[in-house]
Amino acid sequence: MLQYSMLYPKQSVSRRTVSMDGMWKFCLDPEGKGTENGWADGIPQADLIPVPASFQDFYTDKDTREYAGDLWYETDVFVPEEYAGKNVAIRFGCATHRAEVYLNGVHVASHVGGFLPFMADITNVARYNAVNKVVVKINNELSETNIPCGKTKVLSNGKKMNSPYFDFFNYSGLQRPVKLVAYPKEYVFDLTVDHRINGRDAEVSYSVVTTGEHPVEVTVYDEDGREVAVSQGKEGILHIENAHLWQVRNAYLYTFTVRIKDEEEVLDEYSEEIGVRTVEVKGKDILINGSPVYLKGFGKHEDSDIVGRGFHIGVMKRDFECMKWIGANSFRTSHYPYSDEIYQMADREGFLVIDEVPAVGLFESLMNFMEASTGKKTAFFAKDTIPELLENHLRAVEEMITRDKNHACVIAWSLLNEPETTDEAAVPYFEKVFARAHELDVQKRPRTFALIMNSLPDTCKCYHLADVISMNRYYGWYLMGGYEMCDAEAAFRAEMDKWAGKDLDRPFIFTEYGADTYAAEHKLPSVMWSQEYQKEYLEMCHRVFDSYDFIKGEQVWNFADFQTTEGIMRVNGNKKGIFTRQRQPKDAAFYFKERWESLPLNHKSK
Ligand SMILES: O=C(O)[C@H]1O[C@@H](Oc2ccc([N+](=O)[O-])cc2)[C@H](O)[C@@H](O)[C@@H]1O
Repeated sequence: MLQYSMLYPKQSVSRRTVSMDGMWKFCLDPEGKGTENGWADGIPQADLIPVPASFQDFYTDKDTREYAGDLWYETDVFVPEEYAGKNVAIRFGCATHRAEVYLNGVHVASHVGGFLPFMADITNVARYNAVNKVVVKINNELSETNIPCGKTKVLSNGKKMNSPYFDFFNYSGLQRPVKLVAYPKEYVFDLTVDHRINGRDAEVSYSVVTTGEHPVEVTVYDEDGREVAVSQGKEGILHIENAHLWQVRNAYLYTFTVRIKDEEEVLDEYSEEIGVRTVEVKGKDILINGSPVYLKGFGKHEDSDIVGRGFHIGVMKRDFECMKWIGANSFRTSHYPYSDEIYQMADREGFLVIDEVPAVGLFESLMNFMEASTGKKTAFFAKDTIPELLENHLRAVEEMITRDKNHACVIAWSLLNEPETTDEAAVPYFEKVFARAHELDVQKRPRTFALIMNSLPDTCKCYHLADVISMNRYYGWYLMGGYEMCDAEAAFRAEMDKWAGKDLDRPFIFTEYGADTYAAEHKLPSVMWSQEYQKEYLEMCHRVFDSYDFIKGEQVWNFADFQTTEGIMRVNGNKKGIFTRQRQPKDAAFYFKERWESLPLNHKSK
């Protein structure tokens, strides 16, 4: 079990949260000498920088933007007198990729992994009714022992440089909201729910973890605030009569309130909005509440102008409005778990989410992963970095599932993106990761991973572990693009015929397919990079998808153009967006709107 509660910070009769977002002091530490120079007590020569945000895109010099190493943040936080006697902590939405946290110079937390929240307990270190100094040391270097994978080079001028085994820019820093939280000594540490539909009724089995022995009561309220179920005890079943189920793009959220009680006194109260629904894979279908669904949507990124990977509430809203307009019903959180608030919104809007752990770049590749399509083998899973990588990977799986397990929107776990699967050494690694996810999730959601181009029916050693087979395919873009598209289609069909021949009795979805285009580029007849070519490419892919009954979803790469590492494979960013980085439609957006609005939810199932 994790050392800290992963429940999203909420206010209640017994809990307080205060936003610490704003301008923080900030400085780089290229010599890596901050710790020995006593920066834990306070950082020198600091600039001011917004939190939450990636630090990179504010500055106009390249050394800062490309910086690899330690970076330091500092702020003051006032801890009120009324918090004395409670538990007090600072909750970081994330710190990319690893962090050490100090309060008044005292070390209070360490965390590895850049895309999941953690708490620094400051109860015994905080000065009450006083201002406290918070210092965070972050390191953003990539390695093969942590996810996402890459390496850190040293240039001839002595400067370090990140070299990712993936294309998205290595944005980093305090990229998500930071909160001061206070909650009782005896508190609700965790809540887990699992749903069963019984005719018109629902049975929700729950379990609550608290830090004490007082009795627990769980009450369910409907959207009008009416009490519809109540149960006593840390474990039990809540019976909801005539349950209003959470449906795709038609959400309904009950409020589950957990109270720890001492007679009539409430010691702690925690509420969460939860949709009641089931998810399972049966034969070749993905079923929500027992009915088959066809996924229409995107692979996304947390990425926008100025704030980089920083959480921005306005960008989130715009993204959901664009996804609704175009007729999408799903997305994958490629290539890392997103900010908590995005899952809350997906719950509210009825979107289906494939939740992905940051296990990307598990394939050694140079030059912006150019070798990915060549069939080159790097024996990645035979390296001596693997034990430590696996440990970090498993912990990220645990943090992700613990954080996201109650979200109705989350219908599957994606446990890796485009790993090297052609080597037997991958198999035991995969087995451990897949087993862990199964053990942690009481809802037993389907598990998947995204298969890279060279993970083929006769070369991939790991697909048998996936409950849903997720394919990233670029026939007609990375392979046989342009006038060769007819051969690309034939090759694509030949691969799909081989999968069909395996008779796996499992759903397949496309988690990536796409072609780069510039929003203003038109050409008749088409050429690669023009809007016309993007559309022809997409039409070809859809012809293929529509020919196979076991293909149960299409998530195009990518929702929007996004920033990448520079290189000859990218023209200042990945331009496969259906929307621009500013979230305006390219021509293909109108094509998708037409297609997706006409495909029924149970497309290809009865
Ligand atoms: O390239 C893309 O646009 C996207 O594709 C995927 O990576 C690939 C890299 C090389 C090849 N290939 O050479 O065939 C195929 C795929 C990644 O999952 C994704 O993060 C990236 O943005």
